[in-house]
Amino acid sequence: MYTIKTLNAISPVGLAKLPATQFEVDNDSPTPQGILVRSADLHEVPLPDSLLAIARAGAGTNNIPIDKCTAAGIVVFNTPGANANAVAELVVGALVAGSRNLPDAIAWAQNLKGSQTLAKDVEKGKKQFVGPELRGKTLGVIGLGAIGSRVANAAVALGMEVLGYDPYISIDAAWSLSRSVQHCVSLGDMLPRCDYLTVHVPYMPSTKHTINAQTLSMCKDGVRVFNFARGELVDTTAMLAALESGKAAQYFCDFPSDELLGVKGVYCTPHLGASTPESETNCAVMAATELSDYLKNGNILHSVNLPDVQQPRAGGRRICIIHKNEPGVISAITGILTNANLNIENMVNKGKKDVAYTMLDVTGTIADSLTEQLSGIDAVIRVRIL
Ligand SMILES: NC(=O)c1ccc[n+]([C@@H]2O[C@H](COP(=O)([O-])OP(=O)(O)OC[C@H]3O[C@@H](n4cnc5c(N)ncnc54)[C@H](O)[C@@H]3O)[C@@H](O)[C@H]2O)c1
Ligand SMILES: O=C(O)CC[C@@H](O)C(=O)O
Repeated sequence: MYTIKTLNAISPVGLAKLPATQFEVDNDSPTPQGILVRSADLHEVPLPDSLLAIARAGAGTNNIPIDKCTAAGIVVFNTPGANANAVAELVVGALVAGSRNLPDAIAWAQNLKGSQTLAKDVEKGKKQFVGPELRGKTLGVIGLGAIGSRVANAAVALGMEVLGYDPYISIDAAWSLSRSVQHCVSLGDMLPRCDYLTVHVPYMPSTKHTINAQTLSMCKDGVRVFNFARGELVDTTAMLAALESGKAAQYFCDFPSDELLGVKGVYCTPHLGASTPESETNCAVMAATELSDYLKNGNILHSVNLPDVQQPRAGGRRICIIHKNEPGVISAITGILTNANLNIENMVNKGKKDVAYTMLDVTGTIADSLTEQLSGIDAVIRVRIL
């Protein structure tokens, strides 16, 4: 029986992937083997020795201390693409809403309640909300992954000229991108041409303040900026100065902060990007499936800190070893298994940066001391025998 703790609301459709015969969902457990999380910040949360895996029902993993997890042999999963459609639709909605001044127009119309001259007020007042059509305008998309590529393709379909910047684009994303999206090799190549700019990169030290005073100064006057990725990707101080000077006309952001709220031209939504029933279900199902397959079978799919390794069970017992990615570990492992008179039916080893994963299906009698012997190899971080 595996104990799973959920932080944040996880869709019941996902939790149903963890049957009660094998999994117990106990949010008060001090010793869970698995955690299912959305946006809760785990950086300051103690990680118990019992913890084997954390599955993030979502894309961004900046709320999880990845290096600390790797050092402790905790596999961190995410759910790539599972909420991309939800975010992309919201960005398209925001492009239209921003351009046509919908938030201000709606708020203004609400205030007409009770007016005896409502129809006249509407016709007289509407001119203050005139805003441009998207068709024929230029959109810059920074980050062409699951979300950015969908936004770019949708904008092409709306008749926009679309510029894309992503030096690390995956082959899948590149294949899925409309041929009309123009490739920019630098932000300098893109920013001076954009009427609208949207950012879809993960937040990490290298992407902090991707939009800053310098990048904003390269933009067209009156640029409209959209950030449905992470608040930290935009330097708020620089953004507010750009709005004040007229360099930027609008800032749509899914990450409200005290400095942003109430400022003219700023429109904050409450981290709503992935908040659709479809996306919440997709993410929860994917996260629970990843967690279940790792806990039960040692298979790893969609991990952000360990290599993806999957094998059908080949009979006998399965030994799963997380270890440092350095020479001599495999021979040390196989040496111990040979001395233990175990036959290796199947074996796979993959490395990812400094860490590696070795999974072996063995037949023969496993002594109680085997875990301890394997754990005694200097480079070994965690051993599980399933
Ligand atoms: N608002 C929300 O609710 C919500 C929901 C989902 C995701 N997000 C955020 O959106 C981000 C992107 O999600 P995704 O599913 O598209 O992820 P993804 O991994 O599919 O795409 C990210 C893309 O960014 C690119 N990239 C990385 N560094 C870059 C850089 N310096 N310059 C340009 N491109 C760079 C990558 O090559 C990749 O193509 C997530 O990391 C998360 O922070 C927010
Ligand atoms: O769980 C959510 O609602 C938001 C998830 C989103 O920020 C993500 O990075 O996938």
